[in-house]
Amino acid sequence: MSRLIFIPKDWRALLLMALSFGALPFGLSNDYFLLVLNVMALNALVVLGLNLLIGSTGQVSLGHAAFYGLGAYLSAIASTTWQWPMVASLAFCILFVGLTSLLVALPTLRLEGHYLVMATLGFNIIVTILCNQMEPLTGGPSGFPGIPKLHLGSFVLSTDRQFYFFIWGILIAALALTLNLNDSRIGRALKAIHEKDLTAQALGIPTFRYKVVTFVLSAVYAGFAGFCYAHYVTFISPKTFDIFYSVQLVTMVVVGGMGSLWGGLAGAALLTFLPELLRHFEDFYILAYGLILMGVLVFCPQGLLPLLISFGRRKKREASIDNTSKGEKNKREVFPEVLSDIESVGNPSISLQETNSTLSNSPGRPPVLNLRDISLGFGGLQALQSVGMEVDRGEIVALIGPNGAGKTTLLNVISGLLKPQEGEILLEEKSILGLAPFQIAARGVGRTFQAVQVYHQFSVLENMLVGYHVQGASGFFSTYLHTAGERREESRLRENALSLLDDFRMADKADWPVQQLSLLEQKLLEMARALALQPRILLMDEPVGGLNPRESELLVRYITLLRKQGMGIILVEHDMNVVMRIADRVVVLQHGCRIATGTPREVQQNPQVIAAYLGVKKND
Ligand SMILES: Nc1ncnc2c1ncn2[C@@H]1O[C@H](COP(=O)(O)OP(=O)(O)OP(=O)(O)O)[C@@H](O)[C@H]1O
Repeated sequence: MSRLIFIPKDWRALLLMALSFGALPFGLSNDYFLLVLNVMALNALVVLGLNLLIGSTGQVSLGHAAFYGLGAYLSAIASTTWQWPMVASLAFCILFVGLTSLLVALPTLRLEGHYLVMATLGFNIIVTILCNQMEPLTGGPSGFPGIPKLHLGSFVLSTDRQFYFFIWGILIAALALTLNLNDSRIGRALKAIHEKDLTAQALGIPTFRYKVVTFVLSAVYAGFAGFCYAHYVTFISPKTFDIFYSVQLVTMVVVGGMGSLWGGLAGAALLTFLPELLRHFEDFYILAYGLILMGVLVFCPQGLLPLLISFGRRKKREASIDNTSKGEKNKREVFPEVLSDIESVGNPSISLQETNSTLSNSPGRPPVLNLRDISLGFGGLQALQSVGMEVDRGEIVALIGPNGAGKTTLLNVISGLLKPQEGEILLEEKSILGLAPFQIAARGVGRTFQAVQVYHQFSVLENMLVGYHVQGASGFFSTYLHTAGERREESRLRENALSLLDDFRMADKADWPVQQLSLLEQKLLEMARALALQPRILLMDEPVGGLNPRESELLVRYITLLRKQGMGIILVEHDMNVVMRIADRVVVLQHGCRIATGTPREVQQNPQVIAAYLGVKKND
């Protein structure tokens, strides 16, 4: 079923939901419950979009009530005052809400921290004030009455029951689309941005663009829900769309479970029904409501549904561990052949999924990377001063120097995470200076980090697939629809990722949570993930740090193998044995200046280096 266009992987749960909610009205004697269920579906629609924003990209908005209100007021004005047809009113409010959210997102999402929260909070207040003040247009505090019921031609959704089937149908369709998005290359990228924004950028993901699009999409969900609300209740007032509703929406996401679309729906259901259930507490209702919310937030901050799911999974895991014989306990030893006998690893092979000609180093070819006079200061501290270096194809250039010499800063400059004040960076003779990190990564600069940057929310394979993001082309629209092209692309990326994992002898661990990997395996995974970008050059920041000699021997084998295949590598490393053994050239930095360059032997004998860094007497 999930192979069909539009049908998500969770289609069984969706079908169950459709059948249950389809049958529900037939068992209800009281139309009041239908009203509550309709409000619940409207809330759930807004929460679905908001969860995409908060749960996936980690951006919190306290302005979604304003988008809901905008949708309601714009359609009310267009269809009542201006007498526009229903479809034109809908198109108008979607366009207006989309553009307004873009104007809110563009300046604020560039800033780090809580600017989006502040900006959306301010936006919500402005919209509420405007709705109150623009009385001739909005009806002011007394509200806007006489909005027509939803209709298409002569068919009018006049009863609660009719609206119920309409809104729940819309909600289930929206859920299917959003599940498709969530379970795709784009969905993975959004979650990757949330967990580690800079790593996502270094893996070629256009984080800013994705955050903006997600914000606009989530605002459109709210605007559409507002449109439906206005034509359902036929009377709206500014009170409904004030800041408290925004807070309530965020609470629904948090209580249900950030990032879990099903959890968000559960949160919307709970917080819509809770006030109804607590009504007989009368004056103590708010107190009981607050206590329940606080309890959920304190005792299960990950949200109710994820808590239940992880509880279920833990029980399942415990059962399967019990079933596993004790003799097999140590079966998941890391690279057992490495730990028992490094020689038995043999010669690992990596298929770079790239033609040899692009990486081969024919004589006379320009260096793959050329840094010229790079200077960068942090306030009063000059971290890099006129540093220049070149890296050829099939060459390992080690970048060494004492702590604080500027090595990581230089890698950050190359990958675009820091902008130098002076200098030029050429990748295969083309300047990459000033490009965003994701553009530099997509042009072929791979990167591993000093502290391993794997995604803890993802499995091993999913981590690889984040690396393969740049190899895909499907956008928001095709992933929403789960088109045939998108499915083909996803299975191609999966195949490639598995094959690369196999080169690193981790294909059998593809489904493992990444936390279960050893440090060596995590480092290999990070390296494999960087190779998924099909890089021209690989920047490695202290790859063997924290590994024991046998583990670092294996990692070194992979590094030298990449050199053999023609890749240029910059290796920042404190382990001098590794540097002296595998580097073709060494560049030495001290206080941000290049103090020496040459072969390992030359550098070892350089008195300036000995004095500045190695601290040992010249002995050969
Ligand atoms: N974002 C930053 N803001 C201010 N100062 C910084 C920043 N990043 C690095 N520095 C400073 O720049 C200098 C170079 O730091 P860098 O991390 O590049 O050194 P390194 O050679 O990689 O050191 P190590 O071997 O310890 O990792 C240090 O003095 C560091 O404190």
